[in-house]
Amino acid sequence: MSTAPHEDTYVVGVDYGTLSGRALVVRVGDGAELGSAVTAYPHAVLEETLPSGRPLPPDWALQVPEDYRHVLRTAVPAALAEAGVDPARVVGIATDFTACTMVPTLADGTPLSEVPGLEDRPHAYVKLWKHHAAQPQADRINRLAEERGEAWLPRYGGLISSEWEFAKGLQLFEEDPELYDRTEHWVEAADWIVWQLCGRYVRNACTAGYKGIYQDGEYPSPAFLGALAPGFESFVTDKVEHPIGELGRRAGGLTAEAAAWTGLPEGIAVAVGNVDAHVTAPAAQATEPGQMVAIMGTSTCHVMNADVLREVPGMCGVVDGGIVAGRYGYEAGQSGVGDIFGWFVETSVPASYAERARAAGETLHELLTRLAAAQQVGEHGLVALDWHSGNRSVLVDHELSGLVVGLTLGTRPEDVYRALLEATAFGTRVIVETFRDAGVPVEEFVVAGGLARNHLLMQVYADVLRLPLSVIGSAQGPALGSAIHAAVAAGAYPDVTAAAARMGRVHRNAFVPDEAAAQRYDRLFAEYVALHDHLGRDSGTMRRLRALRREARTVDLRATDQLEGAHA
Ligand SMILES: Nc1ncnc2c1ncn2[C@@H]1O[C@H](COP(=O)(O)OP(=O)(O)O)[C@@H](O)[C@H]1O
Ligand SMILES: O=C(CO)[C@@H](O)[C@@H](O)COP(=O)(O)O
Repeated sequence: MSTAPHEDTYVVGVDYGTLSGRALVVRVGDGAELGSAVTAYPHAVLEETLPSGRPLPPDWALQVPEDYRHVLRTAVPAALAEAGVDPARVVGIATDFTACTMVPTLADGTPLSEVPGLEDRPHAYVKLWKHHAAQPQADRINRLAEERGEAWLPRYGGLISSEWEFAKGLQLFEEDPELYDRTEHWVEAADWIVWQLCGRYVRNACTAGYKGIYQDGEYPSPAFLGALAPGFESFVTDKVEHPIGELGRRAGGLTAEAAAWTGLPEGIAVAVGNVDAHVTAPAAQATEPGQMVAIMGTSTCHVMNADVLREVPGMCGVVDGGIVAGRYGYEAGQSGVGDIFGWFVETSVPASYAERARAAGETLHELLTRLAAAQQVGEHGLVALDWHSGNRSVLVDHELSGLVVGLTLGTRPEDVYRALLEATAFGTRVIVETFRDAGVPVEEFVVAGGLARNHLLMQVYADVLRLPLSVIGSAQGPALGSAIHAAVAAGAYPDVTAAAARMGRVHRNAFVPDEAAAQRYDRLFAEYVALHDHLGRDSGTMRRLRALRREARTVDLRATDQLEGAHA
């Protein structure tokens, strides 16, 4: 008897998140998830010090590239073992990564932090997406681009983020010129890991477009870069420019070394790199215009396809083929979402709550959510701003910070927790309305990511947005999205959309808006918008506070021996 196509062939998707990497073994024929494993990065995120103990300035967030290889050596074999499939039946592997996460490398891909003698140099390390110390550079890029009327600026909603490739690159150039000179490639981690797997450096179309200011086949000109900083004019030609690979294409074959790390067969397809957010849209079968996918975890990314090219103020970007080939892919985002809830739980909840949660067998998030869910809309008397990690869309300003208004001596932790959940929904509504007003309407809101498990949060979003909420049918959306790309790269499907139709899944209309709650939220949202515009656009208070903090915590970034020399 003949078997259905791909019944006994498999692919591996690996999702590189902020704190861990997750490998998933998936059946090519129907997307069944057969085994998975997660490896936490041993160094997590370096925010206070380097591994040597050397202190870092405020707003830095670095990573250690060896942690990414460690995921290949541990999570992939563990996922294969759990799946119980014969590794010889695996035909491809694909990865997705946080972005914009940047690795400075030598010509052969060796990260500078692995070059002997550079271990103690902060700028030698990977700059994680949430490294927010390049805001002064981003401000200058934005001012100059506007003055010169650079054609690419509207494709980024009028503002380039401090998180993206050029702001981070300029920071490296200005703060550690010696390391800038030694950097031969300024590589997205999404592409670096593919380079580790197949031995070839291919720059993926997604990060090049959204994070690398690559539009219509061109980067910002040498004249622009030179006007930004003398000496920076050759940044693109020297360090950034590289052949681009379309999403879902094969970047190369798995090397013998990577085959030994992972336990997978040498030579299988390795897909072009991709971003954790964008790769998730096909996994949720949401690649049609009007379907906005929100990948809600530590942060939220919003991605949506459209057939029209529009300028959406404050979006992260619009890229032709940025999500799937043949459509304009739009991206917006909120830099802090689950991170804000996590911060609150870790820093602002009394021990008595931790005891209650323990007694009830709940996490603190679950306890606070249960208590908050018992309230009427508006009962806590609070409204908050969700900018604890800055504002990515639509203000594009990482000097902004969080705020809770309405606190009294009667305010309880569950009240503030609920206000923070709501604030992130209001932040999303600002994004959705900005898209609508720019001629790119959102008709369905599709949630993927870890926060979908919080049903109060999901209902708040449905009510605040007045939109039906669909939820991806996989707990590992990005890894499934990568598996879909692996299947396409291996030739099992003609394109990503065809693979998604067989391998993706979604629960449509899992949460629907409640009109009475929506009306109450309209009133709270009006207060949110008033604060948003005053503190985000008009008042300089938050920026001045940030400047004071920087002044008080200045750290010298030069090499320790130079510092010692200077102090001697
Ligand atoms: N029940 C919950 N409700 C709301 N937030 C939660 C809950 N449990 C964990 N979190 C937050 O969710 C975030 C983790 O989301 P997740 O999607 O698992 O991670 P990542 O974004 O790294 O992939 C953390 O920031 C954590 O504070
Ligand atoms: O910015 C992007 C994608 O463009 C994300 O990689 C970044 O926000 C990190 O996402 P996570 O919160 O780790 O899922």
